[in-house]
Amino acid sequence: MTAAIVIPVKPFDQAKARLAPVLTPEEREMLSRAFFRHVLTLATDRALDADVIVVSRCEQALGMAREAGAQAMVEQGQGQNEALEQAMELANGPVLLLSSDLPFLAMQDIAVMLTLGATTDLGIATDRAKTGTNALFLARSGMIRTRFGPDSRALHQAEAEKAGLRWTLIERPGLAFDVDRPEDLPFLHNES
Ligand SMILES: Nc1nc2c(ncn2[C@@H]2O[C@H](COP(=O)(O)OP(=O)(O)OP(=O)(O)O)[C@@H](O)[C@H]2O)c(=O)[nH]1
Ligand SMILES: O=C(O)[C@H](O)COP(=O)(O)O
Repeated sequence: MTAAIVIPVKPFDQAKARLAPVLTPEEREMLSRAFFRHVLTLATDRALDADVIVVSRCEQALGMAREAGAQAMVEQGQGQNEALEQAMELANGPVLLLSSDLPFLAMQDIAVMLTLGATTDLGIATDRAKTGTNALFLARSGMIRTRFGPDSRALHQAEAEKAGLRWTLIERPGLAFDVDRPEDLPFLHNES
């Protein structure tokens, strides 16, 4: 069954709030847009053969999604988890929930996540601190409640265990490196 990739996108002019001490609003907006463009380009590559759903209340992000051939879903609720729940209602097979702020994400990272269904129910791709979740694979859409936010890696594991599901922790640099705090920015500079 064709997998769905869901990308939640916070409005570009509100995202990356934690970088406010070091970047101007214009810089944060540009960065968020560039990160999303990168993730969207990879996710919509025909080689992956996935249905891509972008869920956002940001008109610009939804327009970019449509242009790339993805489905643009207008977010009704508030926040990342509600947006993901809304989008998952459209899918009934395997689904990959993918953050939009992964500058080093590669095709292979997405491909690996999409094959997890052969061996596990839930694939939790954690961040560098190993406390967060930057991508979450579910063998069946909606099989757990998503718990994105602080300590989401442990919370996703707990949700899987509560439901008697198998889970696998994924640690890959392209999926682990998100940009949240000012101390993340030098890495971006060094690698680009
Ligand atoms: N649709 C939607 N996506 C969100 C929302 N909040 C966060 N996201 C997305 O969820 C993923 C992880 O978000 P965060 O790491 O919290 O990033 P952020 O919100 O840009 O950063 P901060 O503003 O500093 O918290 C990214 O893809 C965001 O675009 C939201 O309210 N709605
Ligand atoms: O790790 C997570 O669950 C998401 O990236 C959002 O969490 P954060 O807002 O703490 O980065």
